[in-house]
Amino acid sequence: MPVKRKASSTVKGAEKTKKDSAASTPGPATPRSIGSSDEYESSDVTESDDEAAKRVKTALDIKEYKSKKVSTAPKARDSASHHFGEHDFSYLSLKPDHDNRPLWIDPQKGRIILESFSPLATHAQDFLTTVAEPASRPQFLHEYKLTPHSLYAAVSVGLDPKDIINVLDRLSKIPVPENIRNFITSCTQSYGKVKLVLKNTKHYLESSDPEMLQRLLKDEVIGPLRVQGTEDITTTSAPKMGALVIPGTKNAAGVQQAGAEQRKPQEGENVNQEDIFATLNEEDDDDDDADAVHAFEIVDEGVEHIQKRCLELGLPVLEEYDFRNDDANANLDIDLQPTAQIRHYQEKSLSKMFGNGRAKSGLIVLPCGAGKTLVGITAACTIKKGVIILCTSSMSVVQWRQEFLKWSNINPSDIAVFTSDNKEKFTGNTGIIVTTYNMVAQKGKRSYDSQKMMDFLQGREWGLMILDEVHVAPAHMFRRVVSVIKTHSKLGLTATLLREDDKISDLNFLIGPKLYEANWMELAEQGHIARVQCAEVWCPMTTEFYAEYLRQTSKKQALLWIMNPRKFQACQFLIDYHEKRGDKIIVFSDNVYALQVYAQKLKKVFIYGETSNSERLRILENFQHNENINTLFLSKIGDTSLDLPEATCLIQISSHFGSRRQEAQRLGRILRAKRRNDEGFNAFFYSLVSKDTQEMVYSSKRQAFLVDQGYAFKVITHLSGIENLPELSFTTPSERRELLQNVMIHNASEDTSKDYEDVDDLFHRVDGGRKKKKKGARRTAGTLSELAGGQDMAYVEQNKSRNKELKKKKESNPFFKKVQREQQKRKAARDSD
Ligand SMILES: Nc1ncnc2c1ncn2[C@@H]1O[C@H](COP(=O)(O)OP(=O)(O)OP(=O)(O)O)[C@@H](O)[C@H]1O
Repeated sequence: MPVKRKASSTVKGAEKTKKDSAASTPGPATPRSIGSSDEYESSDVTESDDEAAKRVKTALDIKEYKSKKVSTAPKARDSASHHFGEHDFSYLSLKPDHDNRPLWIDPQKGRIILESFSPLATHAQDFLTTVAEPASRPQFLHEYKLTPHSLYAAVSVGLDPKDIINVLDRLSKIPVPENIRNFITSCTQSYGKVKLVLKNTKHYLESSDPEMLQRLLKDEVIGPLRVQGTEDITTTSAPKMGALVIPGTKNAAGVQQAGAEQRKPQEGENVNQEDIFATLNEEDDDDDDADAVHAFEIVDEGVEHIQKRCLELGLPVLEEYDFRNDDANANLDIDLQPTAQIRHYQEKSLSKMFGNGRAKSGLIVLPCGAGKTLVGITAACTIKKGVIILCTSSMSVVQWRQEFLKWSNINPSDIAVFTSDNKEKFTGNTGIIVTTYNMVAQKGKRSYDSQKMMDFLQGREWGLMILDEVHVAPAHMFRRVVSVIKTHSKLGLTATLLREDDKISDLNFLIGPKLYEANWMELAEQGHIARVQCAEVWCPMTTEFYAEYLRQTSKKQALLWIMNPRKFQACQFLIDYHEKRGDKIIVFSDNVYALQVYAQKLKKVFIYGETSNSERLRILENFQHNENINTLFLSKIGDTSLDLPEATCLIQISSHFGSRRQEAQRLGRILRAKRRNDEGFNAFFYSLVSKDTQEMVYSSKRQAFLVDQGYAFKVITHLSGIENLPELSFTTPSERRELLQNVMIHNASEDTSKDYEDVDDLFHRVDGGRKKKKKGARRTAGTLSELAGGQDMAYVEQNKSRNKELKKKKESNPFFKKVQREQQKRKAARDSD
């Protein structure tokens, strides 16, 4: 069968492309990810001379650009130049009115620096987030990078290279360097030229350039995948832009294309600023009368092969869904509630998705708590076809369903969930299914019900697939999910487009380009998320702990820096200080042993993987409503999916090495703070770090992402007043020695294997809720007498767990009786749905 044979001949090339793109770093040095000369050389496909010449030219342009990186900088011009080395740009000639222009462009690396205090900054920022990758956005200067992927995304929302260069030129203090112009043109000339469109359940390759399609038809891989017996190329008129109104907004999508929105000049703005965007507006107007588009039909099974082949040819295919003309799939009766009003940044992100009246696949990046769920719901209400939503946990599945019921008028019977406990289908012709990545991606034998449900999911076409927390699931899982479910459009949602394994660029290939990324600081200023004060508290190691730290292998050192008595004291002091201020505090510890020791000694409640579901709920309810329970210790199961708007302060005592994503996710737990709009309100985020240990290195790595979002971490070297705290723990040498002994015993025991959990979130236990069998015997390496100061072992403090106390109290507390009654009522109402 031709499809199979061609597929095998192309896989090699495609994987190489993928690998290249994954390995690439932003900047002009990465154009290989989209089709470099190396790829062409390795390609085993024959091509016409024309094609070869064109592609080689593109590759040359990019190479030329790369080589110019060095040659553009002339020799140093003044006595200070040598300080800046290659970064001395004093030779660039400034435009006479450069003061009014907010951008600096680095001619070597494609970096763009924005003066965020310029009156034009807002517009410039809109434009830059569309064409470039935000790299760092602190208070005054923002840094962006022009990359092949960012330019790909720009084309996907309707900009062409001419637009991009013109606007850059108007905003830049220097004329746009020639090699940057070439780079933009080289990278974008073939993007967006070919689109993959599903119309009436048929796949088409579409282009406004008929010659391009003719060339593709001659390609040995793509040609045979055209549906036989259909017209070679059909011609229709292009869709009109801006005709679609997104629910919950007054604006037609497409009107607010990047940087193209018109507005009144603000006080203090230069009148010239008006025409800075004139070019884009003119271009957009032109687009309204766009020419005809040409298309040919391709076989369904050929879609992935064609996408791969086009990538190899340097023609990334944009995926678009003409949902308004899809008569083959039943319409879903869904709209936003009349009271729902989406926020400006949510609207902006959606206008990027629906820019030309069709649904484009891609990624939307919004900070934690900024309302990604509502963005997904609004997208579903715009498309009004069957929707499948993939979440990371079964609790998120429940939350998504509830949010749909809250924000839209969907009939409860039209939205079903598919989890290990629930295998429902919707009753009508079409509807919404909410499920998890695991449920869909799972390989191997399934239960009868689960297989039936999978057949149902695979046997129909979906209008939209929403991929929640898109950065979390491994790439192979996405690939599987995306390949087994037939969907017309894909929307990936995330707060942190970050992976420590650098696999993030796979998402560009598997889902689509980044359509929008919000600015955290801007959202905080506007009160959509809380303003947060971040601090790193340096805790000196005590002499005994440091001596032991230096003796241990790196594997065993971690527990020593976590259990450092000075860190414990800092934690105790901060809890006391913030509880008195009326804050609700979450203390995070990845290490479960430390979590329990800290919580028990401080008589606070805690939740970790082994805590039963009923106990978790009881503790969370207390934390929310009980004024005596103001501090909650959480293991990493609380990193994501935790919606506790009461929490206003976060203390981190142990974390996952240098994970930037975890740091950002944890910060996200307090960004939704209920009190965020109170005057002068600030949430607090403390990271406690043991001084002069490896933890300091990890800590600065962890902060990198948040620093790039504009958060400033203050370093606190001394907590003033800590010595006067009544009942401060570990003030005597014997107490500290005893703690050290316990830590050493634990470090030497087998129990350390359980210190770090394999649990994904607060409401999802990997063991399915079953208690693990306790091991019969516990072996320790060495005897007690071998440990210095063994005499202190006589005293072992047995703190009564606060969790148990709560359990007892709960039965008699009228508040919790009420909560319980309400829960029962809600459950009964849900069941009757
Ligand atoms: N337009 C809006 N109007 C009013 N409330 C909103 C709006 N958008 C979002 N919210 C509210 O903001 C809160 C956070 O939303 P949501 O849970 O979707 O955030 P998120 O971005 O998914 O966060 P996380 O990444 O932490 O899961 C919710 O309580 C939601 O109801």
